[in-house]
Amino acid sequence: MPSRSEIIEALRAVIDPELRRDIVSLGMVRSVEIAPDGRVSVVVALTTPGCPIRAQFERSVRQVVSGIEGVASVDVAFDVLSPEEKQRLQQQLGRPQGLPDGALAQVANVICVASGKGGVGKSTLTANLAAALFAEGHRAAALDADVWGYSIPRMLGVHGRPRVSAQRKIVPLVAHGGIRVISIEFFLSERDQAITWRGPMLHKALRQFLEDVEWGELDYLLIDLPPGTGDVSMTLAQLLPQARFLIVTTPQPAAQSVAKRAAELARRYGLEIAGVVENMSAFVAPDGSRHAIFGSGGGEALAEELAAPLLASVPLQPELRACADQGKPLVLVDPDAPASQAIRHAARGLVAEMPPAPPSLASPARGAGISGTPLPMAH
Ligand SMILES: Nc1ncnc2c1ncn2[C@@H]1O[C@H](COP(=O)(O)OP(=O)(O)OP(=O)(O)O)[C@@H](O)[C@H]1O
Repeated sequence: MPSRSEIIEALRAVIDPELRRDIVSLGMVRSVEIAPDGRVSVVVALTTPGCPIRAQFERSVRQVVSGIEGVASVDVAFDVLSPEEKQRLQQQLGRPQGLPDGALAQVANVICVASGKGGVGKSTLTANLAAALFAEGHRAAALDADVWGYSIPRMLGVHGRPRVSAQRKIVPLVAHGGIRVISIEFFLSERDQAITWRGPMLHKALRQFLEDVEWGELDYLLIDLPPGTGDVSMTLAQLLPQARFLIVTTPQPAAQSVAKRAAELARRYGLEIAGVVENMSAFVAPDGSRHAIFGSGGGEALAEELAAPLLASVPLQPELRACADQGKPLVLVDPDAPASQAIRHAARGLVAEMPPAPPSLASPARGAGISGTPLPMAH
């Protein structure tokens, strides 16, 4: 007959994908019972009753326990952590001020787009990636958290003031037929009013963007972080234990150490790096000649150092800027342009790594499919 300690030891291999720790050290194993004939029953306590990753837990528990000698069968049941247990868990994880349960329950994937310094094209990529994901049929949204340099509304061509729903939630504005957008710009009294928010006020605004916005069902929520590793990025990394970071860098090898800081911030909060995108790679002139204006190799070197995939190298292309200035992402205007192809490739890499919500959550607000040449799936 297997022993209880053997089973507990095996359960340490079951990792909560959101909290990124094993269920034993998280205190989520509520009980283990072993019958004389080798039948084992395990009860796992989850953070929320409707935990979308329940099936994954069940599979993993079954798998690790059934591998123990003497186990005849495995029963897995679920319970929910009590408010006190949850509070203890949040303290243990150093996240005393997390979002309330279910704040982003209908958002399958959160991607924070980060860079070590400004001007590397982080906002351009956020806007175009959201558009590429939407055009590929996914429900995508962009949250502009670059509070001092907000540019997502301009790049997606959407301005105005969001309305408040009957449930007293802020309704995102919609760009290009379905990309949901929230930006600090929508809440300012004048378009170019300088933002002087700091500390607690900023923290409150960011919480509100996540908690009080009716994001609805989403496959991808892309968050444009401010450059660097300041207050906003830290607050969001703390509030979003499920988020992954996408690091944007330029090709010059010297940019690598700066870009790495954004990755270090993610890792400090236990968040995974979804990948690296190199932007402003070699410009290809109309005569076909390549001009590596910002050098080359930086993206690859950073990806290697972070052990994360290089999702794309996006070339310098004047049309990418021109379209962004007109509020029309290049990926929608000209999906076959070299920069569009690279961004679409990055989008597909993200989809391969972070699948959209299962079709049972499907709603009509999906993109209609991109009309450009199909791209091969990223690895
Ligand atoms: N691959 C590219 N080719 C041509 N222009 C680009 C490319 N990527 C970005 N740009 C342009 O470079 C400028 C800076 O880009 P963007 O505003 O996206 O950078 P950022 O990293 O978000 O900057 P910050 O966060 O400091 O505001 C913009 O005018 C943008 O249109």
